[in-house]
Amino acid sequence: MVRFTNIGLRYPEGRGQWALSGLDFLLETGSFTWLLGPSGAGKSSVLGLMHLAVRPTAGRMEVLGQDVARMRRGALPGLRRRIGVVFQDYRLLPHLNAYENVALPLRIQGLTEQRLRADVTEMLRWVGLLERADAAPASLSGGEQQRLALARAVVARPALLVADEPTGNLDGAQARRVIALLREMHRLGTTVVVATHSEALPEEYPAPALRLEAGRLLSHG
Ligand SMILES: Nc1ncnc2c1ncn2[C@@H]1O[C@H](COP(=O)(O)OP(=O)(O)OP(=O)(O)O)[C@@H](O)[C@H]1O
Repeated sequence: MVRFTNIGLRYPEGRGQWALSGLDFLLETGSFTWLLGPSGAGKSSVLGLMHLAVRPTAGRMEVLGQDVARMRRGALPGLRRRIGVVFQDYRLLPHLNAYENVALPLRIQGLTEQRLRADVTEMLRWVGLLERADAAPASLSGGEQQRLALARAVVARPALLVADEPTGNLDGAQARRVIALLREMHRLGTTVVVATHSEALPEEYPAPALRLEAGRLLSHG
């Protein structure tokens, strides 16, 4: 569950401008939600708040049932580990191969090679990249890198998955493949939020949508 109550966000370097203001919404556990709006509307900012990269300037935010402002700072990493993120620019580690990129979140959790191998292999197979396990990210196509980023985001079985323009640089077939994977995560019970400026995707895959404009919520439904 994700609940925003009168959330406002002003970036320190934002010259006093509110990037987001007065946001109120509730996303139920296990829901799939589109986050829509033109460039600069605030989609990445909303996702940044949800995955705890940014703290709200105003309002109250609950993520996975936890009131983030009231949490001890020491408890934040534990909550963060339950959130998977697919970044707009993938953020794959260039010096690690595909397998190691996916293994990383599990290594950080202290899992041994023996314990993580089955999960990493399953994830690479799920996104259709098992044959490319040894490949460097730079040698993969845009669609393959996007799917690798998705495998890394979900390998630790997050309760919440947020994806920022996950089809932004992909052609129609690749985009549909990525959306099918995101929808499968939803079907398996994960709460999924997908930001896009595309109007076509939500038409093709109808689901509730948060519609933003200039940092404000236009509609939710
Ligand atoms: N780190 C930052 N510092 C200052 N201002 C920022 C920062 N990040 C975003 N902004 C501002 O916040 C507003 C919302 O930006 P945001 O990136 O969230 O929009 P977006 O809808 O995700 O856009 P896009 O589709 O282009 O990624 C914009 O006015 C932007 O300039």
